[in-house]
Amino acid sequence: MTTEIEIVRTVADLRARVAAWRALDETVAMVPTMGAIHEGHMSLVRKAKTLADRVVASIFVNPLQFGPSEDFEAYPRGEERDAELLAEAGAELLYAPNAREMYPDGFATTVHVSGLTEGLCGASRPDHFDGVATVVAKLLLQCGPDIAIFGEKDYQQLLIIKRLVQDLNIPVEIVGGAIVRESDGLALSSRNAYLSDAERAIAPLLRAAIHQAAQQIAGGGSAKAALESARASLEAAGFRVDYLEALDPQTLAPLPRSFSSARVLVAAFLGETRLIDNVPVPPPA
Ligand SMILES: Nc1ncnc2c1ncn2[C@@H]1O[C@H](COP(=O)(O)OP(=O)(O)OP(=O)(O)O)[C@@H](O)[C@H]1O
Ligand SMILES: CC(C)(CO)[C@@H](O)C(=O)[O-]
Ligand code: BAL
Repeated sequence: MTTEIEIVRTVADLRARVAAWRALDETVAMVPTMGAIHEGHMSLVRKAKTLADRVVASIFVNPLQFGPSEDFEAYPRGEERDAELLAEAGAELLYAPNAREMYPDGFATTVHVSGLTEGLCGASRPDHFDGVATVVAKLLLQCGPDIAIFGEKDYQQLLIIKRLVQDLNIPVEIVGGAIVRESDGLALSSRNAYLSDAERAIAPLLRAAIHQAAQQIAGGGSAKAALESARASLEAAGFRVDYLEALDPQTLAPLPRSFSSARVLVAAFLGETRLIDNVPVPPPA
């Protein structure tokens, strides 16, 4: 049985639907995505449904956040199936604007969050987070939700968006959603579809390596040694490591000599496919 979801494509229609809910005193949560919906996105919608009366999901493959040699054209698209999965998870409305609706002729504004955007994915994907911050600011202002949910899989993105709404006084609560993984530990990602069978067999090592590093750091081992060993095992398996770091989980600053919490974050290529993942360093037992 297919569940119904309404699709709107313009800011005016989106605002009209949200205003109708508001008139009934209903709360609204938003789950922005780029489509190719999987269980990770669906978990965010399910979480949104526990936090608000109505859930708006959006699908927009945002050209501004892709570099010139990245996979904007190849990025998987399939709205009909996506809409069914979002409805199944509990979303009532799908906002799927086209690029002209989002960026009409003459569009000239860029939102730049400094600091948090500089390292990790920001260092290897120049302009990526300007594209993310610009589109997320627009999506939140277009929809006006009470809550918006983003996955911890894109951990740096989540922190940047929290900073963005605080700095711009956008009246929305940003909530993180836990990473959903395959049974072998690989974080679900639309880009997993690019992996060959041989690469897919190696891919779970990404999470295994950072999990082991996090355990070693939690056990009092040196972060430097733990990361070196994780990097060596990833490279031996055929990954090309982009970054592999243990950082402060709020500021993404380097860890001081003594710290109470940390996050291990990694990006690595398998062939042409760039995978990211992260895990918390568990508190000492
Ligand atoms: N495995 C996952 N668990 C939880 N949230 C996820 C997961 N994968 C993606 N998300 C979240 O879903 C939202 C939309 O992400 P996006 O559409 O880019 O999906 P994706 O699968 O991460 O794709 P990509 O391959 O581009 O990273 C983001 O907030 C992202 O953090
Ligand atoms: C937040 C987002 C939908 C903005 O395009 C995208 O970066 C994503 O899917 O994580
Ligand atoms: N999930 C983040 C979107 C991107 O990689 O462009």
